[in-house]
Amino acid sequence: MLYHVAMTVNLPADMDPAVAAQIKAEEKAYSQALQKEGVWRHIWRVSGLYENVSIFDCRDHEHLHEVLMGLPLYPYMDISVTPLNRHPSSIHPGDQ
Ligand SMILES: O=C(O)C[C@H]1C=CC(=O)O1
Repeated sequence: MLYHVAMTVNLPADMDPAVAAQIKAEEKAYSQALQKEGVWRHIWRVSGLYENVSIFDCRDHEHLHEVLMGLPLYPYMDISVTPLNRHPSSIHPGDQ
């Protein structure tokens, strides 16, 4: 199942920069491992914002929930999820 996920990161302004750097490094490794597995299909930066738009390919809602709850930046994120169906006009057979 495909999901459109928008994530906005709100790190506290007074967070120790070394702690922030560590969490961001953990987040990058977590994200890249999921991209290699094909679970995190796309990630795009929203221009000018500390926000991304992503497409996840998960088995079901529970799987997506586990993936999102495992994000190292999860405690500092606002996340919105939109489940996606294949569009009948799509010419891309992989869009499912
Ligand atoms: O930078 C972000 O958008 C937040 C997060 C998502 C993946 C990653 O590496 O960081």
